[in-house]
Amino acid sequence: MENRVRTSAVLIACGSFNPITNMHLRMFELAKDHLEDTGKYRVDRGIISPVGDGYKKKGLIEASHRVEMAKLALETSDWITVDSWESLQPEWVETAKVVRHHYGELVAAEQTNNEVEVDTVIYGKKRRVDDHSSSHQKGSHDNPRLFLLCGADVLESFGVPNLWKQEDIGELVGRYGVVCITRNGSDVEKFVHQSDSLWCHRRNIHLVREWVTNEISATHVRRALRRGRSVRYLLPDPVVTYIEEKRLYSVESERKNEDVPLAPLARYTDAGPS
Ligand SMILES: Nc1ncnc2c1ncn2[C@@H]1O[C@H](COP(=O)(O)OP(=O)(O)OP(=O)(O)O)[C@@H](O)[C@H]1O
Ligand SMILES: NC(=O)c1ccc[n+]([C@@H]2O[C@H](COP(=O)(O)O)[C@@H](O)[C@H]2O)c1
Ligand SMILES: [Zn+2]
Repeated sequence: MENRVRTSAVLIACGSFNPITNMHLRMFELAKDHLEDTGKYRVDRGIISPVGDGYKKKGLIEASHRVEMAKLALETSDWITVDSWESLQPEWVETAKVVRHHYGELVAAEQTNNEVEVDTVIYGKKRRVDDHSSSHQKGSHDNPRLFLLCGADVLESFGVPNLWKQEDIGELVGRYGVVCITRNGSDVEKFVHQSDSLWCHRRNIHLVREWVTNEISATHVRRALRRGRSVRYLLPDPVVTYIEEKRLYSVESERKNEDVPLAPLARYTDAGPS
């Protein structure tokens, strides 16, 4: 009964995932609990979208490895998947475009499911209609929602000059919505309060507090690996094994893109927003 009034929601996290850590996976669980606690949403899916090599972040190893590690990390999840579309694009893609792409796919899939359902009803065919994908059975014909899932650092990076286009920020927080995982001591509330453009979309920005403060970062993991230190229990075991087998993180890999500007900064500083 409760599900009848709930809107289907999907979470998408964009980032380097260099490599994926347990904290990235925790973010999804925290966000799902939070959205479902509002009583408005049922979170059906989570998507991890590793950034392409064109992002040019220092120490960013090949996307194929980052995607593979994310797949291994998600073997034990029944609702989060990795999507390689963004990572396969020849150039770095703005996050707003990535979210737009996935929203298009989501709506198209929903329409297909509705058509199958109508066929089933009209022609009485014995087709199996999945309860999770049929909006009729959910009792709601609302469009599904797609939320950008991120950590406080990404939300605060909206304020860095030449990193984000204002219209992209407006689209992400206004049209889609953001779920942001905050940490003890992080000042995201203040950041939202002090920004007129974020404040007016505050109802679309869900701030979720992680009470069990967890400072795992991929930077820390790469540093430990370069120094031959253990990273076990910071990352899922199959990811640790993959890194060891492929000898992925080294002093040399950390030098990648050392003298190259980050793609968004290069794009918006040199040529201006396109
Ligand atoms: N400990 C954490 N708490 C909250 N959010 C996090 C944490 N670690 C990563 N995130 C979020 O996960 C997403 C992907 O981040 P990213 O791939 O940059 O990982 P990272 O651990 O921050 O890596 P790096 O240290 O290389 O920047 C971002 O939205 C980031 O804010
Ligand atoms: N203008 C933009 O759309 C913009 C700017 C900076 C970072 N990003 C994205 O945010 C994420 C940040 O990842 P990192 O924290 O690993 O740098 C990446 O997915 C990146 O593509 C988007
Ligand atoms: Zn980061």
